[in-house]
Amino acid sequence: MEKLIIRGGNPLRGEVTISGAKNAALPILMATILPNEPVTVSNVPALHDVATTLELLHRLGISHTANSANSYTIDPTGLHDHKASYDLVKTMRASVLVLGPLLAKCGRAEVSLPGGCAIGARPVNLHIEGLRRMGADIVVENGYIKASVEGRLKGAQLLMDTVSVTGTENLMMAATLADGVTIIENAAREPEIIDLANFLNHLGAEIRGAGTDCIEIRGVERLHGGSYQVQPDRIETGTFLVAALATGGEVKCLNTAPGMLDAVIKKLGEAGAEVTRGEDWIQLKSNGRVKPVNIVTAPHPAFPTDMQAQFTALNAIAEGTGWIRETIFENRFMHVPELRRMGAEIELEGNTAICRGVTRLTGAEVMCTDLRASASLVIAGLVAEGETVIEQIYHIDRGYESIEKKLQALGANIQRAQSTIVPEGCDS
Ligand SMILES: CC(=O)N[C@H]1[C@@H](OP(=O)(O)OP(=O)(O)OC[C@H]2O[C@@H](n3ccc(=O)[nH]c3=O)[C@H](O)[C@@H]2O)O[C@H](CO)[C@@H](O)[C@@H]1O
Ligand SMILES: C=C(OP(=O)(O)O)C(=O)O
Repeated sequence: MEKLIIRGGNPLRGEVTISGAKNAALPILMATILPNEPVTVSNVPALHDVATTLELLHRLGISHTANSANSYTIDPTGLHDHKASYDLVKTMRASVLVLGPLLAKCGRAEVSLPGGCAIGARPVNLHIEGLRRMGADIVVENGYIKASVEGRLKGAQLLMDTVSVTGTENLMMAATLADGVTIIENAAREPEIIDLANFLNHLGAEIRGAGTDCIEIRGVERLHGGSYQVQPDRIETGTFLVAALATGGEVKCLNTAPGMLDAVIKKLGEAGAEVTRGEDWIQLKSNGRVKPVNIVTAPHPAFPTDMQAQFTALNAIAEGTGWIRETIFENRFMHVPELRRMGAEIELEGNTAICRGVTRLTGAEVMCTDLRASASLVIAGLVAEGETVIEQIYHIDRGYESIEKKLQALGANIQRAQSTIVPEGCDS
């Protein structure tokens, strides 16, 4: 086990290169089950979740060659198994994304139920319902989703009760090889859906409307190989911008995509930041004390739940009172008690965190509970007086590539060290 040790107080200054997006890379890697030829995927972030995905594919018979730390050639021709077992699925919820591709390609899939996690129950009923409507026979028994279909899945009209990102992705991947046309209504509009659709279309799929709430997929009989570059990580970008503002610094994020961050950039402006942007970069300059912001999380293009914890840390040091309402996950305020240990004044009223900004946070020993909660603790540690020790950082390594190295290059005093604390096994 490892921990991060931060001595706060240094304003972040300089340039940081943004990695490929975790939430785009994972579905794209899962989608390599679908083609009949090898595929090269680049700009893949070096993350724990990526290693888990490659291991999961390997166990199905799908081999990979690393061309570099961020590029893989994946060969699906050896696919011989259809089971994703609990020991891997429990460590990464996105594992459920094997369900649609495996069923479409092999006619069978057996995937462990991911179970609940720190931020909420996170059911997968919409994934199952959609596949059933496409003709799959699905039972849930002994903790596994067991799905099969006679011949090909059938195109269907699918209306999602709730907007679900991985639900939309699973159904879109399954529909790619289905017989006929599938329409997904009330589809998620996140940029990662567009990246997955672009990837599949590059391999010969016929998907239209990704990025809108209605996606049409005309099933094809086979997909071929190709090369594809994963889009930049909008949440990593947003996290560095918040860290720059919180520390009173000036940071330019390179290799990113400003158009995916409109809601976040708007809130950074309200918090007093001066933000400028080009085609593939965003620069943030702080303008004195942070102003409090009010935020409601909601599906894209509204404010992303994956940036909620980072803005909670920002409100903690703002000049005045701000509130944040979390509408996507029922338990995504696990960072609040930890931030309070550092001197933050935050009250929870139902799904709303009301924060009275303080003039200083103080270093403390704190514990990561999930991925973005961890990011908020890093931001708080960068601001706090004295030393902050952040434990259970395997959560942060799921989603941030070389976080301490990138922060060190911006002037932060942050070190990774060995810890004696035993992990509390939960995925996010
Ligand atoms: C790997 C990945 O891309 N993860 C992202 C994805 O997670 P994920 O795809 O798991 O999140 P969803 O969009 O599915 O969840 C949205 C809401 O729908 C509910 N729901 C979802 C599916 C279902 O079958 N039934 C149901 O009720 C969930 O409990 C939640 O309340 O989108 C989330 C919301 O933007 C992000 O926080 C995650 O970072
Ligand atoms: C919640 C997240 O990821 P996951 O869905 O993989 O748990 C996240 O990226 O913030």
